[in-house]
Amino acid sequence: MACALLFSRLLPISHRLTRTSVCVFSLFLSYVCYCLLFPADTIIQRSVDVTLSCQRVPTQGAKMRIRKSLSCVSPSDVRPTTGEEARLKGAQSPPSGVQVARNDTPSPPMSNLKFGNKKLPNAIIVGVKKGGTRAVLEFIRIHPDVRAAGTETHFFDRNYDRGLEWYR
Ligand SMILES: Nc1ncnc2c1ncn2[C@@H]1O[C@H](COP(=O)(O)OS(=O)(=O)O)[C@@H](OP(=O)(O)O)[C@H]1O
Repeated sequence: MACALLFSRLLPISHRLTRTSVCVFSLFLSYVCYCLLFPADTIIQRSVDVTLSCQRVPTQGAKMRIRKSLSCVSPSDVRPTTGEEARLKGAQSPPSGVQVARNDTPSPPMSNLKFGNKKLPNAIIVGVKKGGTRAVLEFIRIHPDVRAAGTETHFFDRNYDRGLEWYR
């Protein structure tokens, strides 16, 4: 900084002017390059696409809020009717910990699976109260291959005595 000040004092005014004009000119050149590389059409087109795919997500509550904030990653992600149906069925079953059921092994496409098959989960979300576990669950269940319990199952802390038959 001190060097820059000293340097600018030593330079005559004409040189300072030249330096300023070089700066302004390089800024202008950067702007022109930017305009050439990213024409306004493409930017507008991309934002319109995102908006359209977002509007096709008729989900409810937190899921809808999360989908909006994720800018609706892909249309294949949108499988509202069957997924919501399963979730509503799960909500009627006894409450329990947050669980995420996932098919890792070779499996048929999720669209061919029947809902209501009682299986133990492949993954469990463990967390303290107010630790954001609900948010984690909502983000993970956006994935089309994930089936999650409708409510927190609380198997290990409240319903362990009921056994695996209840848990399934
Ligand atoms: N990413 C992120 N950043 C900051 N805060 C967050 C985040 N995700 C969830 N939350 C807040 O966590 C609270 C809910 O946590 P849980 O889902 O674990 O609650 S619960 O115990 O299962 O009911 C809840 O706080 P309160 O609104 O004070 O209840 C959420 O707002």
